[in-house]
Amino acid sequence: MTTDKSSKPRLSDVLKAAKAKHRSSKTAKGKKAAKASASSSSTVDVTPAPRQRLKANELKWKTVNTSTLPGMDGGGGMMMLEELDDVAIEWEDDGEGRRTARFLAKDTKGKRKAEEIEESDEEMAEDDEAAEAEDDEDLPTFAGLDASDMDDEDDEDVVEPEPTFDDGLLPEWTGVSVHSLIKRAMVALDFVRPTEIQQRAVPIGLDGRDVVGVAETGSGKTLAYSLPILSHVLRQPVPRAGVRRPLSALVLCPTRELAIQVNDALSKVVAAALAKDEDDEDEEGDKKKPPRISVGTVVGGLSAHKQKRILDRGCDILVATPGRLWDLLKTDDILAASIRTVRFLVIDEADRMIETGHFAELETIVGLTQRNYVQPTDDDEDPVFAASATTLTETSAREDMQTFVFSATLSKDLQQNLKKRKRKPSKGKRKASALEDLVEKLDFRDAAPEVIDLSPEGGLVATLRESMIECVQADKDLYLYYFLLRYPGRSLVFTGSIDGIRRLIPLFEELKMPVYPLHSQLQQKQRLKNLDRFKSNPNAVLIATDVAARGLDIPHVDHVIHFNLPRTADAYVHRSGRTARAQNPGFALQIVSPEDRAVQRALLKSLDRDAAPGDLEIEGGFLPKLKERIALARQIEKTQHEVKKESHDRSWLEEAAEAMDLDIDPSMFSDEEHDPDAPFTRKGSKKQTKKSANVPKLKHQLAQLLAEPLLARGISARYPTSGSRVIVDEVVRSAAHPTMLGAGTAKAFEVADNAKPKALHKPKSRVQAPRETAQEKKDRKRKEKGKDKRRKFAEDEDEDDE
Ligand SMILES: Nc1ncnc2c1ncn2[C@@H]1O[C@H](COP(=O)(O)OP(=O)(O)OP(=O)(O)O)[C@@H](O)[C@H]1O
Repeated sequence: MTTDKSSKPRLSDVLKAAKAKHRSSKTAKGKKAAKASASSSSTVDVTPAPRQRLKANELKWKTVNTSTLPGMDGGGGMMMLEELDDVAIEWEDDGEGRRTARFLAKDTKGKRKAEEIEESDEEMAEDDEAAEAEDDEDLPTFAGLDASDMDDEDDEDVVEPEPTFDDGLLPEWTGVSVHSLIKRAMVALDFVRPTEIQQRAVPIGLDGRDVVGVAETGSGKTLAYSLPILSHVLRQPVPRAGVRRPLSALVLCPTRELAIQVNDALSKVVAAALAKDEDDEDEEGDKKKPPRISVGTVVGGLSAHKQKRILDRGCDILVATPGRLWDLLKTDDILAASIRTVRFLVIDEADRMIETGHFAELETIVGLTQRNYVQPTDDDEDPVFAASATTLTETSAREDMQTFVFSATLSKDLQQNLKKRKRKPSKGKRKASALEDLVEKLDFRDAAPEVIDLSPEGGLVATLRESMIECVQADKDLYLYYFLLRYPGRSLVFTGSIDGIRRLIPLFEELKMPVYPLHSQLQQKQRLKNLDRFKSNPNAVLIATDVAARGLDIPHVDHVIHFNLPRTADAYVHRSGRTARAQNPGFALQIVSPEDRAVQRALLKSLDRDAAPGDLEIEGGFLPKLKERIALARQIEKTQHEVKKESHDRSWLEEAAEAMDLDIDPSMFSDEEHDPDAPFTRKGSKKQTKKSANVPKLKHQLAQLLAEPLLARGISARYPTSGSRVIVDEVVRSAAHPTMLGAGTAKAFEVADNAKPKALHKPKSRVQAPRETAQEKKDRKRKEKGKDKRRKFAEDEDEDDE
């Protein structure tokens, strides 16, 4: 389909000029541009002469990318959209209100200025994305890519020779044909020994095979799939400057945090691989070259505009969450085509991806990589879709595409099916799970993808220790507080709901604990900030939903606490896997109330275990004081909440009344003169003031309680050298517990070693009624006969009455 170019409005230039005007009030750059645009009152041109007139149909119109994928209305209903560069516009007034546009050639100076404006327009567009509340600094890095890197246009495609590498530096990687620059990075990052999954999966990946890798949490799966990809990219010709790179790999992750983490892990290896030695020559010359490898990330919650720009420049490896990638695909056929021709497709934490509610997006994205791209039949007859279909069907998916699926938990059934390439359950068998559905949609090029299953017994890592605290539901806060004080360290607390987090955070803040929330309803910027705070404080406590359960690689998480048990064994494995990573010791605690027992039993059963973790020893002497603190903190929280809620409700009522021009009935407010049970408290009324005034008093009391030392039984704070336990030596040696005097300083995982696993509580079997004797049976029958007769008689009487 063609467009009539002579009648085309010069949209981009008009917009540029209009935006420049708007911007003039905002930015310094804008002032310059506005000056240019204000130089003639009858023109919106951004540059002055030369003014050589041009014919519209001789101009270099450029097609604007909009998606033509079925079901995506990326062009907003337009069939085609084109734009112009390097052309100015002049409007000629005919004096009767009609205006004619003229195209004028620009000089290079004008081009430079226009580019300046374009750049500034982009900045403005980013400002406009304030809804996403993101700063550029918060964006994931685009490994080494700089605008100046893209300026040279005269380089040729060349395959750089692989530098030699002394295998003696990395004996355990000998024989693995990863690129020598990657080996260099492994030395620099101190990854001198491959983990088991890396040992098994990397050579197969380098061999061009498909891999399904299942290995325990924290076992280095990210590098297991990344090293073959990075080696492949490094062995490709160095991309020419100014040319959009073909996308080599697409890595799909279930959560934003995980995608950013994978991006960081890859960027770290790339940076170490390409770091210049001191004796490397031509540093100046190298600076101007495009980056050797570029990694891009697209995730929800961060500036879509900037992410789009990264994609427009092109990158080698794209790490994405399905939701945001889908959004970008809607407006970009080139991106869709590059995904179609991708060399590597990675599904990280495959099973979780199914649960995140992005299954449809994931399915469509995965569908693009299939050899036979299938157009939905409904759209076949639509001329627009018929035309658009060519974009994708003309691009062939690669026959040598490799698919990597990695997770710490992948059902044995599914693995078996993959091995046999029998991915559909045969007829009459149970319904396929969503994951099986997805795997079926993965168009493995390999006749038999290599399934590497290194998952440990019971799904849990060997260096993990577990314990349990059994208590009533109402005491869970108390025991959590006890544990966090008793075992200082970086602790990750999992709750079952966002509401649970919203309740716990203010409570523990009152108790002056360094707690941070993490859940899906927080802004992405806040999520990343809280993660950073958690990473940087060795005693921080992150209270999270399962959004933090998968893949997050936070160094040195000492404890994972299941404040609420998860519903599935996989979730338990992934949550617990945030500690005890990379062979480090770790500890997981279950806080179990009687209401949780059934869930615990089911969980342990799915994990193939017949015993629950042993009880964590509790030093009861500390509990009364902690209980007092918790009670006071709750009271403060409750009062503050009430005051806040009342003032919120009152302002809502007042605003609504004002909007409707109504007077509020005084009986709606409770104070001394009116109904004390009225729904609202009058602002400034004694009742309200009393409530608010109470808060500082309660806070003062709590501060005093928090300042009091916590003493184990038998310890005297006043006379540390006497009492039934003497702790003065510990204090002098600085070996005493930091907050609980008299408590030991052993770590939780050391203490857990001594606890004996507990046999599972069996549900109480129903008391069986003793079997009736023959005589009893006879008597029962006789009684029932008599009852029947009496009922019959009564019914007959009722009928007569009617
Ligand atoms: N060969 C290695 N030697 C030492 N450390 C390594 C090696 N490979 C990876 N690591 C480190 O191990 C940690 C865990 O790696 P990674 O996050 O890839 O684990 P994972 O198996 O993907 O875990 P999960 O299943 O929880 O996502 C990372 O900090 C990583 O830097």
